[in-house]
Amino acid sequence: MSKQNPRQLAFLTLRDVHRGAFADVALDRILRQADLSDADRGLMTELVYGSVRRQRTLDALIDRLGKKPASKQAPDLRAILHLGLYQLRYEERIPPSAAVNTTVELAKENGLAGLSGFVNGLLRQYIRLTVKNEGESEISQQNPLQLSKDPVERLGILHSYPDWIVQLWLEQLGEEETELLCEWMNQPPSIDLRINPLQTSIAQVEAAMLKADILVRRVPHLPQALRLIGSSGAIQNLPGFQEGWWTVQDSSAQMVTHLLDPQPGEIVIDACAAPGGKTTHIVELMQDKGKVWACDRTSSRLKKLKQNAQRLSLKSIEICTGDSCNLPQFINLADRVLLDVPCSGLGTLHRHADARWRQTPETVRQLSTLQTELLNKTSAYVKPGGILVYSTCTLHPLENESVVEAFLSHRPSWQIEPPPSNSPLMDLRLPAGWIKVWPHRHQMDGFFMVRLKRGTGD
Ligand SMILES: C[S@@+](CC[C@H](N)C(=O)[O-])C[C@H]1O[C@@H](n2cnc3c(N)ncnc32)[C@H](O)[C@@H]1O
Repeated sequence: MSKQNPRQLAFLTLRDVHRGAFADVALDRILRQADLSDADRGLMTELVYGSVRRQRTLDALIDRLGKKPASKQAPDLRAILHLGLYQLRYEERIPPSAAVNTTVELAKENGLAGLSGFVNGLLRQYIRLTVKNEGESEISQQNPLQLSKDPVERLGILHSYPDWIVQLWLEQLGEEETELLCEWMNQPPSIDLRINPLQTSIAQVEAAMLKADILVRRVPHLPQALRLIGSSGAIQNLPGFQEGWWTVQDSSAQMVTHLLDPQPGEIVIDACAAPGGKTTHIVELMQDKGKVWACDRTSSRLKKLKQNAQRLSLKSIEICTGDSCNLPQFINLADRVLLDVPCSGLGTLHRHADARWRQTPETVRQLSTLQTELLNKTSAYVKPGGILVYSTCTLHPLENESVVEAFLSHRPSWQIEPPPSNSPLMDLRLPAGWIKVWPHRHQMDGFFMVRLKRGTGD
């Protein structure tokens, strides 16, 4: 088997991931050195991300079909079984016989020739249990899993999530909607563009895309958003990228800046700015008039922000590298502060295959402490009468509602402010005043955002 076999490269990537590498970093590293056709790159990417994402379901199948549970299998064998089972269960384009044969080959090529019979037997047993018999209307995908009635366990195993995430969503949504959300987060992510009105118009971008046979559609309520439909190839090759006509940014992230509603001539501090998706949106809405301080503690990410600002030809950004909790020069300075804090990303699990396995209740608690500190400290940069928008791309109340409620409980001069009066965001506002975007309801990334106003009294 050649080194340029996409399944072999997928196996090597999974091996790195099981040793602790981030899935996207490991995949990128191997893909950069690989000599693969576009189709094989696509297959390899799908096999890696799919196997990582569906890990719990695939392990449950190994538990059921193997003699030893998945956790006791040798790591390389487990990765190979994940690849084989993933293809059988989720890759309808691959004939089952091809999935089995190529997986058996993988075992042989990677020092597991003695176990190739076991691999073959386990995969063929899966096929036997799921095959459609004469007269049956559909393949029973659930049978080999023997699911429990307990909703946490059932949804966690069937859709491959840790129990604590399922529990968290069940508490907020109930079983039916949690299942929809679990399914939604296992779909391939969509790509949205945000048009730069200082360089072009949405109609001009639509026309350029149409000419290049790229399908797009507008996103209701978002004046500068276009969603790409179907495959579009490399983003940098799309019309208007070099010219700075647009930025890739999900629709829900675009909403955050509309909630901030920055005005030309103002001073705005973006306290967690890099890589600048929202900073550049702020500047566009201010027509590049005024000053936007882009603060972040990670200089490599700020480098990307500078590149983005350059490509979009935006001038009114000043970079500030360091801890945003400690910027005394900004006290009482800003008309508006955007605080788009680091978070557990539970609203964007579909974009990061391994995120659901990396986050834990403990990392969430640590993030909540950091978010609370950032909110307490950066609120002092808002001048009396000014606005602060707090946002996250997570769906965990400890990082959202709890942080905001604790802040308001000891800051009597601050209050929640409704979205700007003519804003479409009004429709999404919950009775408590904040906006929570649930992906399965709104077809965009999960987000939390709230607009806070500082009174003039202190
Ligand atoms: C969610 S990301 C920001 C994304 C950005 N707003 C955008 O739309 O492109 C959070 C950022 O907060 C930064 N960060 C975390 N703790 C910080 C701190 N104490 N001071 C400044 N930046 C911090 C991280 O480096 C990271 O870039």
